[in-house]
Amino acid sequence: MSWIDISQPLNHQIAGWPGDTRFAYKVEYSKKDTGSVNIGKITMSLHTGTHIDAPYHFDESGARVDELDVNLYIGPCQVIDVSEFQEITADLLSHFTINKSSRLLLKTALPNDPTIFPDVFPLLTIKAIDYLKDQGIKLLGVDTPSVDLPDSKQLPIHHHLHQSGIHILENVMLDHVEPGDYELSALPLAISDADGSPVRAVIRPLKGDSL
Ligand SMILES: N[C@@H](CC(=O)c1ccccc1NC=O)C(=O)O
Ligand SMILES: [Zn+2]
Ligand SMILES: [Zn+2]
Repeated sequence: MSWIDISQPLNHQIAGWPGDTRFAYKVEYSKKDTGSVNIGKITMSLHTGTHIDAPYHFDESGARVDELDVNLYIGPCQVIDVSEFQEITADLLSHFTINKSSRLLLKTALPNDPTIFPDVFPLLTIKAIDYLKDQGIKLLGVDTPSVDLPDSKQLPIHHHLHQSGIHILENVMLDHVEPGDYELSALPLAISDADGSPVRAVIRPLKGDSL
């Protein structure tokens, strides 16, 4: 089975956090200048597009990107469709059979348009996080720019996920994905000390007996 890209393309149209560093790419040294090669340069906030948060993003003493276990970001995952709901509660999640893959991607009601930064989007409740922890989830992926609302300063959902041992992947694109069991690869770059990293997130369907 082929891999399916669930990443937002990084280009000048991509929406960023209001006030944060926008994505830009340019050829800094052209083949004409160097006589041999084009050499590009990017500028961006690490929280642009499909990316992971290191705990240091919201916790001064939290782990940095290079301290995260790469095994978290590669392996079986499950996609569930919670797009009927504006709030993702434990009760709602309990109606799905969550498998033992420890990675969960939530397909929410937010349409996946990388050029729009939404004002509001569905959020998990604190009890829903406790439920996911009990289900053995270690990585949670969402198709929203954040797991907390954009104007939140306390970031209660980021913190509660972290306290529950659940790592965060944001801005995946799931509109073209059917719910089910997949293999995921969404590796952060090896950026020393960083608070987050863009990832190229891809999934491919797993056969029924591969979990
Ligand atoms: N928590 C968000 C990022 C975030 O909150 C943010 C990113 C850039 C500029 C400001 C931000 N939050 C501000 O209060 C995220 O995880 O991507
Ligand atoms: Zn982030
Ligand atoms: Zn975040």
